[in-house]
Amino acid sequence: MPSESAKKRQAQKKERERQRQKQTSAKKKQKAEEQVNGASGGVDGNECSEGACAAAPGAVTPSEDDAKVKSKPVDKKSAARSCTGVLASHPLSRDIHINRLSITFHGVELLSDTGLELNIGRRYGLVGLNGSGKSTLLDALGNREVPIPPNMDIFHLTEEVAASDMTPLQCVMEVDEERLRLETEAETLMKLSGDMESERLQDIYERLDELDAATAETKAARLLHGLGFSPEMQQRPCKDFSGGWRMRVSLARALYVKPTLLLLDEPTNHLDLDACVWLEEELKKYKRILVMVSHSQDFMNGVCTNVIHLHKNTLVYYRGNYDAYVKTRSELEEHQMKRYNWEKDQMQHMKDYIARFGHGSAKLARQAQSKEKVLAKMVAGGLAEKVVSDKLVQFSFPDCGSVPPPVIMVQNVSFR
Ligand SMILES: Nc1ncnc2c1ncn2[C@@H]1O[C@H](COP(=O)(O)OP(=O)(O)OP(=O)(O)O)[C@@H](O)[C@H]1O
Repeated sequence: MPSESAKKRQAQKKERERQRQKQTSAKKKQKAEEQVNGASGGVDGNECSEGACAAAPGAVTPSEDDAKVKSKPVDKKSAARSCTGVLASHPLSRDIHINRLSITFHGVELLSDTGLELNIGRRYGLVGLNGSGKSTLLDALGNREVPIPPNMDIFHLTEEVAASDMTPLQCVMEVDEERLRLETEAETLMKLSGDMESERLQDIYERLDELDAATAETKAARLLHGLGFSPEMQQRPCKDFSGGWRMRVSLARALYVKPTLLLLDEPTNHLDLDACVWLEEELKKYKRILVMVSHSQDFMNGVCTNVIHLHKNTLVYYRGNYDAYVKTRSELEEHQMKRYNWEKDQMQHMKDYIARFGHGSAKLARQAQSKEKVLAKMVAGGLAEKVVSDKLVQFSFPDCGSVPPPVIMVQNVSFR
């Protein structure tokens, strides 16, 4: 039996949901009226750059989402990609499980009939050889080219915010869009499941509380400060900043939005050491799903709870951070190599025996036949593959000698 306080809490939640639904309908009505009157300007030049917006698509009802996908211009990269897979997790779950995932890019198969498993609360480091397809996988996820439920919100950090007149603070605080999206999603979930207690609904309510306008500015300013923006810089127009700094604004937006699935490709690329340290601490606390590619092993060690290794067109999962992955992988490979050598010796031994005694006396021939059966069984049961070390490329740079000063001289140069 639920306690009195639990009943009270539930009643409060229901009331809150009713209020929200009312507000959402009112907002939608207003928006529709504005569109009829031609008052809605749509996306102007001051909005976030296209990549980031497209990568954080509104997680709305399936039909609205479909419409968005259809109206989204197909970029060259996604046109060159082909993805197939089957959603195995429940559409309302906060985990993503996709079976038989295959991705082809420019006719080359990067993933072949593999499984993608992303669970809520985990922070995955995606590793693999250069060119194995890590960025392509993130792009495919960010573009929803794989069957991710439409109610799952995704932010894929792809581009810096536009060089507009908006300040970094304003860019980060564009929260109304998210609030409206979450309210619509809550409404959809209620219609689909009718379960007020569903995990996703609770998550949405928490997020809506977090988006409280009274504290929005403080939160946005905290994120920007962590990424190196002084209070004065936070008030300057974005067009005054270089691409690298505008990328930091994009990163702050991603952290502000806190999507269910956050995709980051080399997030430390534009950061100095202080900002890297701050970001590591921030991502360590990320409670939803993070999938990140990073060349920095230290950073991955600090942030990741799991590692996904893109290896031979499949995704292999490891628990723990980067160091744990290296250790476990090396132990597994050592074991695999031992098994490979043992099987190779056994098979050679049996083959020799069969060749030598297969046509001998009846007794020896019978033994040879029995060895043949064992051999066939071993092959049918699957043999251990030989471990092949990752391809390493080594560069050597010849000594160029010393260059007499001045190496470089810059005079009367300004930077905007
Ligand atoms: N424009 C293109 N035309 C043909 N093949 C391409 C093109 N762009 C990328 N590729 C190939 O697609 C594959 C996957 O590239 P992707 O960038 O996803 O790999 P990655 O694992 O992220 O690599 P890195 O670690 O170097 O960033 C690579 O083998 C690459 O050579």
